[in-house]
Amino acid sequence: MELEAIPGVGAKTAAALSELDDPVATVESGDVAAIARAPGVNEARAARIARGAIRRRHDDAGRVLATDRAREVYREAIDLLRERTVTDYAAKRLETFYPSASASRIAEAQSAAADATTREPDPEVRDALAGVEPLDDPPTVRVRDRCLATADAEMFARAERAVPELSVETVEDARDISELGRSYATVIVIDEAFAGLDVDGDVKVRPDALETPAETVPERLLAFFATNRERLEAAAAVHEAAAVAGDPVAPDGPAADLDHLRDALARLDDDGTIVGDDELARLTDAVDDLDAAVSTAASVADDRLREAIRERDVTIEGTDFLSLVEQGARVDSLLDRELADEYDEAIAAAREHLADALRLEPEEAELAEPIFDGDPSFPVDHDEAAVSRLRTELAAARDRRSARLKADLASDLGDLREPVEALVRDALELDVELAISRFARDFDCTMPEVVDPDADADPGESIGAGGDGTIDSGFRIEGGRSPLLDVAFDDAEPIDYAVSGATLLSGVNSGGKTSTLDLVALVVVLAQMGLPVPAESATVERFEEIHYYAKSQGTLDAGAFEATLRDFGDLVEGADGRLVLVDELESITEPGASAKIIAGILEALDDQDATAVFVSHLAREIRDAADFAVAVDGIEAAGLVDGELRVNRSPKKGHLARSTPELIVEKLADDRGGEFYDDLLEKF
Ligand SMILES: Nc1ncnc2c1ncn2[C@@H]1O[C@H](COP(=O)(O)OP(=O)(O)OP(=O)(O)O)[C@@H](O)[C@H]1O
Repeated sequence: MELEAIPGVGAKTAAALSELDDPVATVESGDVAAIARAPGVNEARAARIARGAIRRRHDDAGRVLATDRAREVYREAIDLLRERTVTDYAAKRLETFYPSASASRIAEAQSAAADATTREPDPEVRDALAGVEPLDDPPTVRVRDRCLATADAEMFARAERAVPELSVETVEDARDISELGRSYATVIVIDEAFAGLDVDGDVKVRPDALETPAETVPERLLAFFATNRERLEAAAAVHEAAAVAGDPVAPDGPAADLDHLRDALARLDDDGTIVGDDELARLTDAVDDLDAAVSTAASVADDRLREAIRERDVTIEGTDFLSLVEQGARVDSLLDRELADEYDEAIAAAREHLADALRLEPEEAELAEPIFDGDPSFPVDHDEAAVSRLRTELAAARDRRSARLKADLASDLGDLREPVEALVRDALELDVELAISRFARDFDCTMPEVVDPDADADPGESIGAGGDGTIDSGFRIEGGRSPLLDVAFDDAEPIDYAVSGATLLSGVNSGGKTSTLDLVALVVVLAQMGLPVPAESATVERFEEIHYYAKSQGTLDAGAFEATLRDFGDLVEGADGRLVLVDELESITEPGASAKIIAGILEALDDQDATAVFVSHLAREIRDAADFAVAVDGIEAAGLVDGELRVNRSPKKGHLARSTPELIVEKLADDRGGEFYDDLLEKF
């Protein structure tokens, strides 16, 4: 597949994505974190790309959300889900759920969501999730003590790409290689042709070096794990907390052995160096402390000698004395002759101090001996060249040890490299699942049935309309409660509503007509996203498009009115498979004209087998203006109690609800009586 075949992926994004290991598979996997590892692709964009790939896989080019208000309802649904995530990743990843008209996409999302809702949200897991983030690729570490060498131009280019951490050097022959050996501690020759090469120094011929980066540049893996330490520890904690809560993240346990991971991380410092190895620490300290230890060792010897000299009576022969006086001769010869044993002891003490202070091994101590080995002197002298030789030796041992430990740890971590990707991905996906589960629990959701509009072959799949028989289009919601209401969810009254075909929804002021449209839109949008809906049960047609028009703010001028009318003209063209929700369209123009226009639109929609709910206060007028039997539902007030409307929020099928003014006139007629009110009431 061409990356550019994915909706929304242009040449530039395709180029960025092609930097991924397996671009097509990654994009198709829908793994937002993995896609976001492409340069310049953030998680929000990655979510859009993943959504594009999903659309392509399901051959789902349609746009279900056809109006601003429909898109707004989708955003509100996504926000309700996003509020229930812990990680940024999950918040973005939820955007891969979109209302689809594809049966296979809806089924796929429903199956994922159904699994998700079996998750038990657990506070410990929630806390642990706070530290989880997608794994990061650390910047390339430059390693300067090692190089790759090749005589082949093609290999050179490949090596530079595969191992950007190391310099790649061109060589022609063994002499060049040996030359390199002087500038680099280790030279790795990658040409087969040099097999059997014998040059001094740490020179290896490794034709497989580019394929075994863990050995060639263990620093890469170490830097990766060091950079991601906190994320990995957090992911491990999530897996553990979930297991303790009895709801493991993955059925077969964590993708990586957590003890193994922790043990490996404990051996790694934040800068990618090795910690916790006594021998490496000893060698590192020995190199660092060498100068200081030599100087204290010399003081130890000096103290000893000073003590010895102080306690000794020295008899000096006249000739010696004379030569001392005449030539300003040093006392070294005297020291040698008179205090030879004491001097030897002082030197031994110095050597012992040095070996102790630096914790030298016997062979290193032997190497240290020449440091205090010169002609007797006071104060005791040391040999700087011998110090330098010891330093070189200790530093080489330190580097060898560190390289070996790095290679060991890298090979250990190499086994964990892929599993930790899955470990973190599973933890992040758990956050997505938990958000869906919380949403479903917080709003008492059920998984809706989304039926094929052409499913009349299977009567079991048809949507029953309020007990008036069965239909095979529209929607049916039972016990629906909208989380979008301006009242607390606990106070939302459940609504039953089913519509097939084009219907007017009448009702008292503030009866809940707009809220009913919102509920219908939300349920249908969620259902087509493949998610559970806030209702006791719901069955919806798989709509091709959702057109939801919010109440217009006042009368439109001629131009805007014409534009709106044109919109509806387009809307009624091929409206089959559409859900049309319209709130008080009458406010766009004067009531008489509005009633005629709405009647005409309803008629066209009804002819097209669209599903439509038009909220209107002009239901009676529209019905009169229509050339067909318009269905009218009504949100009925049970009456006025203490000046407040008591409303039955579920629309009554086939019922023109009495308006608020009618109710008030009726109340006055009842309360006060009299001709005036009775006549008024007659007029309704
Ligand atoms: N199902 C419900 N449960 C609880 N409260 C509700 C419900 N539906 C509506 N309400 C409350 O009634 C108020 C009015 O609802 P809504 O705006 O939907 O009525 P309306 O019939 O569209 O009003 P109008 O005729 O003025 O346009 C809402 O703000 C909400 O507080």
